[in-house]
Amino acid sequence: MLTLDIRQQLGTFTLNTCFAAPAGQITVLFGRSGAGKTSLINAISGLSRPDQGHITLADRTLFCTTRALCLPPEARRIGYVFQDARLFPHYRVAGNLNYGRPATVTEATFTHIVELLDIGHLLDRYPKDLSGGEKQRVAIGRALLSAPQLLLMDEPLASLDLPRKQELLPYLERLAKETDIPIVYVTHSLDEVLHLADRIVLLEAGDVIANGPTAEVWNSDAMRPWLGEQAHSTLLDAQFVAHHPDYPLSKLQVCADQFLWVSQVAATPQQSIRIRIFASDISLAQERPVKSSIRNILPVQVVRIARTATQVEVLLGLGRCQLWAHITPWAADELALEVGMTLYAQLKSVSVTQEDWRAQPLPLA
Ligand SMILES: Nc1ncnc2c1ncn2[C@@H]1O[C@H](COP(=O)(O)OP(=O)(O)OP(=O)(O)O)[C@@H](O)[C@H]1O
Repeated sequence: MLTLDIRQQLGTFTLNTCFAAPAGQITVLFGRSGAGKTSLINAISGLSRPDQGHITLADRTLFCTTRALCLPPEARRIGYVFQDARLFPHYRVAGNLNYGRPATVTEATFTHIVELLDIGHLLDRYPKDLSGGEKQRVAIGRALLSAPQLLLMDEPLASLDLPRKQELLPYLERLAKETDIPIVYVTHSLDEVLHLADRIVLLEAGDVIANGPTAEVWNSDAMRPWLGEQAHSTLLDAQFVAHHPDYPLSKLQVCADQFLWVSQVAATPQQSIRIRIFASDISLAQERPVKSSIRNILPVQVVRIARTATQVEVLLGLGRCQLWAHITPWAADELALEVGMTLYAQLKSVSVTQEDWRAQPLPLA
């Protein structure tokens, strides 16, 4: 676990952040340009020194003003992956991977990491003969083989084109499932947040304005400016229940006691799955529709109503969860929409964004 509570003045900018990043999870630092993400990474890594506070990693204090303690970067046991892979051009891939690898990292761990990142066939090549995505996989391998207690990833996909990004995402997903150290990941991409984040720390002008499990932060008002009208959606954590015996559909349990049918997913019973429901994919009815083509019809309560120039945004209570729906002002008037009323929500489609299960942690030393 990484825990920090720091304050740092940088010119007129004040960084004032407090959060924890648990082991075995990806904590995404998200925020506009200038929100303080790089300043925060610099403070964690020891490249800059906060004015006040503490930073603790596992059972080690990295920084503490009351104890006048500030470990230098090289003593912090942090692995880094940056936008550009920063490989040593004169070393082959194997040489790059072994650079900074302590003697405690066994051959079995080396082989495991090489397999995890699928770079075994690249070991004899020089960096100039690798694609952008391959270089990043080697950079991630090198960071992991330094036996870090924390992995800091600063926009690791930002310099790649879309196909290379898509190529690398599954490796990062696998990495998150198989390591047992905290991963702090800086990105501007909502897509990366959806696929990779276990937790989001949302920064604005140096302050943490939201911090928690991905679905909780994603569904909060603080995230709303990033989603706009098109991407406005609700994330729900669901459990796989069963496949339909006759049709290619899977049944998921959400919000404690509700069930949803989605296109068939590869999952095992009780496996956790993150699903995304777009606000524009929900329609509302006063009575339970009969003989509808739509498979998911759920009883909901109206919690909040917000009218914009073009649509009505309705926050719905569903068991222990909440869902956003967008309908037209005309439909809202016809339904005589009021807070507290019970309606039926029809979900036209549900997308699965992340299989959130965890395999055995990867031994790092
Ligand atoms: N040493 C410094 N002196 C003065 N101001 C600084 C210093 N370092 C950072 N800042 C300011 O702090 C603010 C936060 O910068 P930072 O680079 O941390 O933001 P960011 O969220 O990483 O942005 P981006 O997404 O564009 O990389 C900016 O306004 C920047 O100009």
